[in-house]
Amino acid sequence: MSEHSGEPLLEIEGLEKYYTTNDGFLDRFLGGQEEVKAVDGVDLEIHEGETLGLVGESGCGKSSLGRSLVQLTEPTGGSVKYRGTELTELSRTEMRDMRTNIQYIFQNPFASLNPRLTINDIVGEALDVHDILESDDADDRSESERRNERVEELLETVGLKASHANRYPHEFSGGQRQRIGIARALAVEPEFIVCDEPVSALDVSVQAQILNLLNDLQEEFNLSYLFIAHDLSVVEHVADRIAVMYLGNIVETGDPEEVFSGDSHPYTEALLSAIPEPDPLWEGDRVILEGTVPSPIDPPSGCRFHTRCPKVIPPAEFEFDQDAFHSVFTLRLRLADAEAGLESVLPEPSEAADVPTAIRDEFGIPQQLQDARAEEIVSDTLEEIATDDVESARERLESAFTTPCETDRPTLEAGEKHHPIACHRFDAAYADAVDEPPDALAPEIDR
Ligand SMILES: Nc1ncnc2c1ncn2[C@@H]1O[C@H](COP(=O)(O)OP(=O)(O)OP(=O)(O)O)[C@@H](O)[C@H]1O
Repeated sequence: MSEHSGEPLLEIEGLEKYYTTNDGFLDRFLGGQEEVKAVDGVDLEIHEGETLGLVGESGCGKSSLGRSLVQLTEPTGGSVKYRGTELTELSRTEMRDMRTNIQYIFQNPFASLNPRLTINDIVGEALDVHDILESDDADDRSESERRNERVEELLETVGLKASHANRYPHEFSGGQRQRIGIARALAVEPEFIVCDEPVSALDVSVQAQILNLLNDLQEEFNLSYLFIAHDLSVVEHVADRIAVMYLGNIVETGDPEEVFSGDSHPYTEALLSAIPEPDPLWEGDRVILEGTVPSPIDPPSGCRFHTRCPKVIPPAEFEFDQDAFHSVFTLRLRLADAEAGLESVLPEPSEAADVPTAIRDEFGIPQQLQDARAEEIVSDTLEEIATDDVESARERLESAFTTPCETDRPTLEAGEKHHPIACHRFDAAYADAVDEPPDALAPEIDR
């Protein structure tokens, strides 16, 4: 576990990776290009000897972040400093030299090893490329002898046998192949390794062995890791600090205890809920996350999570309880989804006694809202839906119920009593609008 004093090993500021889709000539000609904002302004620090766990659902941008911070793919903006050296400004040759410090372990141990090369060639290649084997006058062995010996030593370091050097990748199991990938990364004696979902392609029984190996290697060689996973339960066992990513942004950072047992970002709570047997440390509400990550081509305004957030903040001018507002807001979003049409809000005809009642049941909107004005707007809207006037219903809900979560972008900031969380619920400016403020904002007297 690292002490966070002194300069960080890696310092990332405003990192961006935008991909351009439809790169063909015709698309450019017809203006059909679109930008995928996979990483959109990320600030992070990684300290020496530390494991930073990066989590988020598939498609949130984790690999794009990992790859662009080690320059495997060129970032489109921002800065990455490694021991003070700006990596984004290095030439190819300079970056190649830098790779003796920085390595990457890939998710898929089946695809990342060349099937035509022996293990000796695969691991030894890294030694050749970087000219790692220094000549030593006192050593009278040939270079190839020293190279073979070093490969065998590396294989033993990762729990394989020296005799495996002459075999081919297909002769190994998934776990063994990942060990080979790790040996290849270690060959250049790096200080920092991005481990990109290193165990998610492996059998559960093998996962723990690889995690233990990475842990042991970290201690032995004082390695620092960025450990990418979509599953918080994996990260929990290896990370000294956790960063949670959603749609190109980091929404929370903290040590595991803060993230698991304290107040968290609603997205983190949802990820924690998804763990089959939630951690005993975890005391949050069970949150069911609906839908999938929206497209990074046109991400939601304000807080990017607001379209799926069960704790989306009600507008200050109404007396809404949290769940009732979330239900009304979900109806609003469903209506706004032009493609979805009326079918997506109307319940099955057989169940529909009368349309407004059935829609309330379907979306969990109380039959009578607490706030009289809100109730009037919602019942008028439901009548409009019943008479097929969807456009007007859509406009009515949109103009009446706006959440600060869609208009203001939250920033990733620590408060007096909480670790960095990018959510308005942790912002004192919105404390009045939040039904049950997080502990960090609750008045002391209420405890
Ligand atoms: N080369 C590319 N060109 C265009 N879009 C891309 C490219 N690579 C990734 N993307 C898009 O960028 C977004 C982020 O992808 P990325 O692979 O970084 O996410 P991830 O969180 O690592 O997901 P996964 O765990 O599935 O790999 C996705 O919407 C993905 O479709």
